[in-house]
Parts: sequence; C-alpha cells; structure tokens
Amino acid sequence: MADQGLAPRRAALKLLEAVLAQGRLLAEVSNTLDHLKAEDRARAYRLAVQTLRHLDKCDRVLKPHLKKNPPLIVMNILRLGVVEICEDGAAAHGVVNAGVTLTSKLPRVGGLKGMVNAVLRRVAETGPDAWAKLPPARMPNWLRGPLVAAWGRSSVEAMEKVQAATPPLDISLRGRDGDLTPEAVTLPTGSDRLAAFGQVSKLDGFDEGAWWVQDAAAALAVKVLAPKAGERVLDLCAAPGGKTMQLSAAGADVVAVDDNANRLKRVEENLKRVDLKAQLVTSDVFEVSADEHGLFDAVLLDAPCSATGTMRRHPDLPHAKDGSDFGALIDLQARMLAHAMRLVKPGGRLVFCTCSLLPDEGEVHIDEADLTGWSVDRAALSVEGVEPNWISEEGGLRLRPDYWAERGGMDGFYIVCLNKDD
Ligand SMILES: C[S@@+](CC[C@H](N)C(=O)[O-])C[C@H]1O[C@@H](n2cnc3c(N)ncnc32)[C@H](O)[C@@H]1O
Repeated sequence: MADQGLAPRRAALKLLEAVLAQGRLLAEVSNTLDHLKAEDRARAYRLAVQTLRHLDKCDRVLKPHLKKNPPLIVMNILRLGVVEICEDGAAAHGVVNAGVTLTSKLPRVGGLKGMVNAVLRRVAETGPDAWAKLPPARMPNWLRGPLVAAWGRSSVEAMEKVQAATPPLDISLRGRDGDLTPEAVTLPTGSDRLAAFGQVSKLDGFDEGAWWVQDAAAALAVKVLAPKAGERVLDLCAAPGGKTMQLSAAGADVVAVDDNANRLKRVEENLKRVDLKAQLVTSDVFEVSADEHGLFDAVLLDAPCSATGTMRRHPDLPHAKDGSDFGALIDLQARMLAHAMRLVKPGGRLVFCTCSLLPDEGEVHIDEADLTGWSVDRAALSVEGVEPNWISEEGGLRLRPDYWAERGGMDGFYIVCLNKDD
C-alpha cells in the first residue's frame, strides 16, 4: 500500500470516519473518492470495505497491544494496518511506514505516531497467527442480540462466517440463451454466479444487455410471483429495478413505482440497457390508487427495510446503523402492505418481500396482518431450487446468508405470496 502512495489510505480513512463516526453508509459517501484516479479509488473502497468486514477481528488483534483505545482516526489507521498485514499479507515495513506518516500529519494526535509504529510492528510479528486463529468478525451487539434470539447462536455464527468472505456476483440473464463468461455457474434457482470478477461493466454481455446484477435471493421474489405474459403487474418500491426487469422480461405489462426520482432514473437506464419496458411512475406508494391505475393481476411490494440481509455485500451497514430507525420502518411496511392489498384484483396475488433478517420485517407482518379475504399461497413457493427448510411456519420464504454457505451464501430475504379471494 505504502509503496503505491498514501492517497488511497487517506481516502479509506475518510470513508471509515463517515461510517463509524457519522453513521453514513458507504454508498452515500463514495463520491468523496471522485478526485482519485480509478485504481486508487478502487483500492480505497476495497480497504474500507475489508476493514468494516473484519472490524471486530481487527480490534481483537489490536487489543493486547493497546493500553486504551486511541482517538477514532488513529484507531482506524491501526485497523487499516491490521487488515493489510493480516488479511492482505502486505509487506509490514511499508504498512508501518504508511501508518506512521498518516498519523504524523494529523492535527493534535500526530504525537501518537510512536505508538502507531510500535503497535503495527508488534502486529507484524504476531498478528497474522492471531488473525488465522480468530473466529470471523462478530456483528455489533445491537444487531447480533435480536438475530441470536430469532435464529439461534450457531446460525448467527454461520452467517458471520459467510459475511467474512468477499461475496460472489450474482446475475439474472435476460433470456437463458444469453452469453455469459464461462466461469459463471448456474445456481439451483436459476441465477448465475461468478466467484471472482473485476469491473462489472467490462464483463461479457454487459454492453449487449444480456443480464443484470441481482442477488439470487432477491431474484426469488419475482419467481414466487410467477408473472405471466400480458398480466398487469404493479411493482411497488421498484428502484433500482432488478425486479422490474424480471417482470418485464417475463412479458408482463409493468407499472413500476418509486418515490425517489433519482433512483427511478436508474430503473429507466437499466431497462434501456437490457431493452425492456415498463411504465415508470414517480410516486409515494400511498398515492397510488385504483381510481387512477385500476386493479392489478399481481402486485409486488419490495418494501424499504433495514437491509440487514445484505450485510455480506454491505459490511458498512451494521456499523453505520444502530437500529433506532427500524421501528418506523416496520410500521411503514405494515401500512404499505395494507395499501398494496387494496390494489389487487379479486383472484389476484400479492408478493411482499424485504431484504431483512429480522422477523419483525417479515414473518411477523404476515402473522399480524388482517388477511380476511386472503390466503397465504404456500404453493407459490414451489420454485425450482427452493429447499423445503427455507419455508417458514406461516407460509413465507425465509432466506438467510448462511444458506448455500459453501457456494458463497445468499442475501437474507423474506418473501411471501398472498392470494386474494375471487
Ligand atoms: C428495497 S428498495 C427496492 C429494490 C427494488 N425493488 C429492486 O428490486 O431493485 C426500496 C425502494 O423503496 C423506495 N421507497 C421508499 N419509500 C417509498 C414510498 N413511500 N413510496 C415509494 N417508494 C418508496 C426507495 O426509494 C427504494 O428505491
């Protein structure tokens, strides 16, 4: 790292500060890297992601060498050093020098450069062995507690093991005849997976619009909905449009709604690239009325949620959040579900899903919803590749990062299909 300059490290520190001190998500602050050349940008982002992915493990390696934790900025310099030495196997002298130089230039805490030097030297001696013996990084307690209560300790440990690895890239093909790189393997549910990949837009078939990036778990929601050609389908909370593309590719007549105009623009761009169509509506879900749009054969509601199911791809999330906004999200999901149910034709169906690992954002909604005139459609879950133990008591699909662990896991998701009486 050091021999490639300090700029990417400095940028990685800024990203870590934004996540750990300001509670911002990496996606919200990645534009702070815009001034860097592409190679440094990628390196800075990767360093920040790796540090966040292994944060608890970094701290455990550092603990024996620290009398007390230094200020956050210095702690983050040490954490970056641990990741480079222990995870990346970088040459220690370069990492130590970089850590010392970065610390020495900091206002007020520059005097800690001697401590940084001593600690990183000790990490270079004993850190890699300690690193190899440590269990995967644990999630922060605010999230680990509820997940252990929901799924049990050993399941959470299995999730943490999957989340410790860089996740593969999942792809949905526009048609099965699409041309993809030969390294891709087809998963039991039909998504394609690449274990290693570089820049996504440089992969075979991207420019031709042969596929789009979509986690295999996320792709299951539309498979459960099973759209038929010509059906009118309402896609609520549609951006950035992975599910919109699936619906349109199946030949459905899609109305896609999102209240975020910028994100809906991405749906437009995505549809254009893959040469698919949908009617795009910038609107709050609660403003969508049967008077204006009629009733639909099927409605897909991919409600805003804690996104705790996506942590293996977004390891910043558990460190940026503290769960304080989840109550409001759970309430919003319940109200959205009730509204979406009003937009389904008699005899039609509704798929509700969230990329959350918390039962309060999934199973509990179905347990508590007023389902008069509706039934939970268990048969809809008979989708290729879905395993029986993924089906939950109330008839939804519970997907977890530790499923398919040997293949690289999957996003956590909850998906349920409800049928409206005729
Ligand atoms: C989980 S994401 C949807 C992902 C999308 N279905 C896909 O497959 O690519 C949730 C979306 O809900 C949108 N959203 C949040 N609150 C909304 C509201 N009240 N009305 C409409 N859209 C909303 C957000 O802008 C965000 O794009």
